[in-house]
Amino acid sequence: MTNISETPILDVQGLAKQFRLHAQDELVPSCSDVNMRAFPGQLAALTGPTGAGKSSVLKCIYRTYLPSEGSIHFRRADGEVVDLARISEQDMLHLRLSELGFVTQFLHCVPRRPADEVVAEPLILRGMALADALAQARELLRRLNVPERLWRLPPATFSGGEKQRVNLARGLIAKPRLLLLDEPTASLDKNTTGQVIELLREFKQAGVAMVAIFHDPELVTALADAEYRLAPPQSLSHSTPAPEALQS
Ligand SMILES: Nc1ncnc2c1ncn2[C@@H]1O[C@H](COP(=O)(O)OP(=O)(O)OP(=O)(O)O)[C@@H](O)[C@H]1O
Repeated sequence: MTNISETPILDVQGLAKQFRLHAQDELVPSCSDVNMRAFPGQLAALTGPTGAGKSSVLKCIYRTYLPSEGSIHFRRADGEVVDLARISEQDMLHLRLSELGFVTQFLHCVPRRPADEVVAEPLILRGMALADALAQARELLRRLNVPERLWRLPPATFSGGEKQRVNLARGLIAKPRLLLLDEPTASLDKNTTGQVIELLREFKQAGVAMVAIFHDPELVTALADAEYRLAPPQSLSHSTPAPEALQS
């Protein structure tokens, strides 16, 4: 019998992303030759120096960036394996709604919507009744130490740490099968960071697979089951051959 934890939910092979800077006629690499896997109930940490391409890897998995090379095999809930580097935009949007989550450092949301509705939205989009979704959102906001007086206010004027907690709650509420975390505790105090660690441990127990970038090495020690250290990508030569190269 196959042990479920030995079957990866995510298998990234030879992933690379380059950006073409048209003004300079140059290719800028943002990550190269990345190989990593993520398993249900485990957290894989992406580490490495600044500019090594950690955020770019998460953005490629979530298809905010379209990868230039490599494959990103994802095992869906129905057991089928799809390549996130190649599936259609529509299939990707569907997966984002149902199976993938991405918590970044920044909260992007519709203005003038109260915090509890911002958090509840992923559940509402999945068809949950508004009252039930709001109840779960408020429970999560309480756990993440967001003061009750803020729940019915739009987060636009919240402090950085308050916005971060609303953002985390929104990313965590739907318990995606694969959760991507880009420095989710960057502007949180020690107490709230402790709550986040506890929540992420619960997620692991519930079988959620995670790929995370943490600012703080203590979080890697506390939560990671595997660490993938990225080296900065090698810069690429000009996309247009130099005249002397053309002559030879
Ligand atoms: N949209 C983009 N256009 C051009 N270059 C980009 C883009 N996104 C990332 N890069 C470049 O790719 C490289 C890797 O960036 P990335 O943010 O992925 O690194 P990182 O390891 O997450 O860095 P940090 O730890 O500082 O957040 C950087 O040199 C960056 O300038």
